[in-house]
Amino acid sequence: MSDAPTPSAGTFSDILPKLSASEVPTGLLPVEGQDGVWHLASPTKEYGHLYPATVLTVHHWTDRLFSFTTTRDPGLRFENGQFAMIGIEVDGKPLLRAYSIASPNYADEMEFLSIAVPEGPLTSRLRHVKVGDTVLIGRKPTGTLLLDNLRPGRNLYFLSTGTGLAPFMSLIKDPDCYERFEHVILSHTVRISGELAYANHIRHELPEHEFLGEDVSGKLLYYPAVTREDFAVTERITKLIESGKIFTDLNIPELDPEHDRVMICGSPEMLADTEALLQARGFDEGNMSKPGAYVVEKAFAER
Ligand SMILES: Cc1cc2nc3c(=O)[nH]c(=O)nc-3n(C[C@H](O)[C@H](O)[C@H](O)COP(=O)(O)OP(=O)(O)OC[C@H]3O[C@@H](n4cnc5c(N)ncnc54)[C@H](O)[C@@H]3O)c2cc1C
Repeated sequence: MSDAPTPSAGTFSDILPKLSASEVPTGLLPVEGQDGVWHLASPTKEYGHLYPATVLTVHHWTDRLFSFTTTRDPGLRFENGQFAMIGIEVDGKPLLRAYSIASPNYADEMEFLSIAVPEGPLTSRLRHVKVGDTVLIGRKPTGTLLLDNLRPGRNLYFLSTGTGLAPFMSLIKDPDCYERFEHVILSHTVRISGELAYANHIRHELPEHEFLGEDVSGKLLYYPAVTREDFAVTERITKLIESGKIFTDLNIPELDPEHDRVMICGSPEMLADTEALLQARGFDEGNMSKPGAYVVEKAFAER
């Protein structure tokens, strides 16, 4: 705090524009005083590998699941499907976790979909995030869920559970998906229907999108499943593939390593089961040096 620039005060809307102004040193955080007045405080040092982003919107899907958008540093580059380290400053140090970027790489804003773990060091705090708060975002996104890590093919499957949907929210807005594949199948499995984040957006808004609408309407097949409530589909993805139900429901051919490509992002258990199923069917894993028939990313790690 000692080498902090002198805080300036005002209403939040006075201060917000200054955050992106070049004369404001990086690391300034908007902090609301007890009097309801916002201050540009600087509790942070400068973290060269992180930029302070201002939260623009917050949406709570359930008490355990929320999403938020933030400002984007103009210098931040990433590929659709990648994750970044994000977090907040706690006791003068950044507390960071890996987060998939849910927005596409051409968007002006960043979007994240987050779990709220009651005792989780980051998310027990982050779940209270409000418009105008600051989160720290890593400048070097990375990850394996890249279109270039897959060989060309016929149908592209995005298989997700829980917050594993996030990287695919970015990818289903990538026009390259629709250029490279005949169909893009987005499977999202959750425990309760309230956790089907973005369902309405995928079903009703994306098909009307000015630029993506035609591709989405013609090629994107959304396949939600809910395991702990009554729902049209209630089984896990491995069962749905083994029984063939997903293919019958969507009227598409069975998974075939010759033709189809798969990206998986989910719980450690879902990843293990799905990878085993794919490997048994002859799918090979792709990576940066050698594209394959499938790629995998953890939605979270067990600690
Ligand atoms: C490559 C990668 C990408 C990730 N992307 C996201 C993302 O987009 N959104 C997101 O919310 N999290 C994501 N995570 C998990 C994230 O890094 C944190 O674990 C999560 O934010 C919880 O942080 P925490 O400090 O509160 O608790 P942690 O101490 O990190 O986790 C505590 C426990 O909570 C459970 N848990 C953690 N994350 C999740 C989750 N997402 N879903 C269900 N259970 C979970 C696990 O059992 C874990 O052991 C990702 C992790 C990895 C490795």
